[in-house]
Amino acid sequence: MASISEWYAGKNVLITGATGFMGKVLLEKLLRSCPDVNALYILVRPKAGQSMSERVQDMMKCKLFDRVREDNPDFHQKIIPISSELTQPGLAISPEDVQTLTSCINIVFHCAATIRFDEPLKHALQLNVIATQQLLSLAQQMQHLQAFIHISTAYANCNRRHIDEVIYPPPVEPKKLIDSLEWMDDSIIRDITPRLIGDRPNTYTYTKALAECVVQQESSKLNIGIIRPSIVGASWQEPFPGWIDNFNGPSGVFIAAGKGILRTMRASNDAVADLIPVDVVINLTLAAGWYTAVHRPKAALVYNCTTGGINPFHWGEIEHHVMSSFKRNPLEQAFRRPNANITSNYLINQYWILVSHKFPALIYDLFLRLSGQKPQMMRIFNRLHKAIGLLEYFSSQDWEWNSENMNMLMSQLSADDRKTFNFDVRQLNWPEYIENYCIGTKKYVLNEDMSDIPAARQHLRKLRNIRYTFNTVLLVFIWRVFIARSQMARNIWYFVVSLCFKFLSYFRASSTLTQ
Ligand SMILES: CCCCCCCCCCCCCCCCCCCC(=O)SCCNC(=O)CCNC(=O)[C@H](O)C(C)(C)COP(=O)(O)OP(=O)(O)OC[C@H]1O[C@@H](n2cnc3c(N)ncnc32)[C@H](O)[C@@H]1OP(=O)(O)O
Ligand SMILES: NC(=O)C1=CN([C@@H]2O[C@H](COP(=O)(O)OP(=O)(O)OC[C@H]3O[C@@H](n4cnc5c(N)ncnc54)[C@H](OP(=O)(O)O)[C@@H]3O)[C@@H](O)[C@H]2O)C=CC1
Repeated sequence: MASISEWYAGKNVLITGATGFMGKVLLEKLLRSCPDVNALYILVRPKAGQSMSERVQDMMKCKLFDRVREDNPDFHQKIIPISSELTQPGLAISPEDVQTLTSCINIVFHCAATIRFDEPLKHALQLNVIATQQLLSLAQQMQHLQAFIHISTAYANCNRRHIDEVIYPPPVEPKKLIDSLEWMDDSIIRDITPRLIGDRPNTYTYTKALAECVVQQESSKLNIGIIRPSIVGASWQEPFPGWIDNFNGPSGVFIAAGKGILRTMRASNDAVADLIPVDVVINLTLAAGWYTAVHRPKAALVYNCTTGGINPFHWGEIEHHVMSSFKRNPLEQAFRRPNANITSNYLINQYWILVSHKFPALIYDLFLRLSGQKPQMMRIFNRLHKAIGLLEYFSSQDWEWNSENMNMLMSQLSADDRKTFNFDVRQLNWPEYIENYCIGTKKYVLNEDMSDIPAARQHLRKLRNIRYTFNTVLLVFIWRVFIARSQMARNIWYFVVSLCFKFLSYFRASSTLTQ
């Protein structure tokens, strides 16, 4: 049987969401490990004042593509951008482009989605469900289509504790919801959203569950595979360790902790942190594409792409490794020395928010005001609290995913394919991965130079000295205001000091006796 890269040779691939985090890694891996692929058609929209072509040009300059560029400087010739806005009727693809796609595409990877947790329901439905439906209709017109791979999320069914590799009944029939939301105005939709999403935490997981149902409805007409990654993190090995380009999920938390801004967060120390490296997800996705096309399973196969059941690691361990990594490789211009703790206790967390977030923010803003600058720290903390508030649902509990199809797929791969498209997370060394992840956030998200680390360390030493000075001043102030002015406070103070002396002399005496 042909190897995976031999199967992709000569194929025309369609990718949605290719400008996103996972789409880019998919594009890169296809170009690097399947160099004989014929063409990669990518659906792209103009954005932020940039045309479609400008965006694609920019993307190809990204460091992620360095290895591909080395192997084949003309790799861009294989990438064919197609203008498309997924929220528009017909995905806003021109009739000529529809003609091209329907006549040549062999495999579709549908990665595009809105992954925001606070997305208004109508928009999340439009992009995650209706666009998926429209893409499936387009796929049905493709004359040479061999597989359709849909990227879902392991949390689509996070209202369950144990999640099998099956498509669960949807919370509501997608068509009924689409029809009802069409005539409702935004304020009514906002009011009924909590009732609709029920025991799911946000519109993202809700609409991703509906999308799976929409995909299943087409599964008798197409060869379909559904990939359900858990929390996708920086790359493990490919194209190089630690590649990451966004603040989503844990990355923003790591950065905020590394900058010394985030000091406390609600998370359970013992809960499994189901992170999965992006290159693992992409290797599995490409292998699933090959398997779906070659073996044509009767029903859509779902692949839970998770680590918890195979090589578990916990939030408490993540906290420890993130903190020690940022102490070794500090971020530039940290607000305070990195020292974040997680707790599952609501009240303890609120106490630390007050003492370690709001109080320093107030003082810093006061300092900014006094020096004629605009206060900003309180605003930053308010945004941070909103963001981590949305993540706490996922860091405070754990889930069990069955990953039999991932194991089955691995068993179908040749020894060479298992190396080239490695998704065996048993080999993942977590401390090393977390170290590379933290360095990756520094280098690729914050664009900081590793050669500035000595200066960053010096800055942390300066912060430590400021803290010692501040604590001393605070102590003297408390002494002056409370102790020196009130007889009762003085008495209590002398009582505490004499008690300490008594204890000290007792221990000194008992240690002399035992010698
Ligand atoms: C204590 C330290 C030790 C650590 C141990 C404990 C760690 C616990 C971590 C727990 C993580 C759990 C993660 C679970 C996620 C599982 C969910 C399932 C996985 C998926 O299927 S999808 C991927 C997950 N999706 C997300 O993460 C999206 C979440 N983000 C949002 O919904 C919105 O961005 C948010 C947070 C509501 C903010 O919206 P808004 O205020 O409108 O801001 P923007 O998004 O427009 O961003 C503006 C600007 O800020 C940057 N940004 C965004 N988030 C952060 C951040 N957290 N920190 C810093 N900066 C951030 C963003 O890039 C924008 O920058 P620009 O330069 O582009 O303007
Ligand atoms: N990141 C994670 O932790 C996880 C992600 N997933 C799933 O993986 C997939 C990819 O996620 P990820 O790469 O992280 O997400 P990103 O937000 O990085 O990328 C989303 C992609 O979708 C495109 N897109 C969004 N809206 C539109 C639109 N209206 N028209 C055209 N394109 C649009 C974006 O294009 P543009 O650049 O123009 O905005 C971008 O290319 C998603 O399906 C997500 O649900 C699953 C589990 C975890």
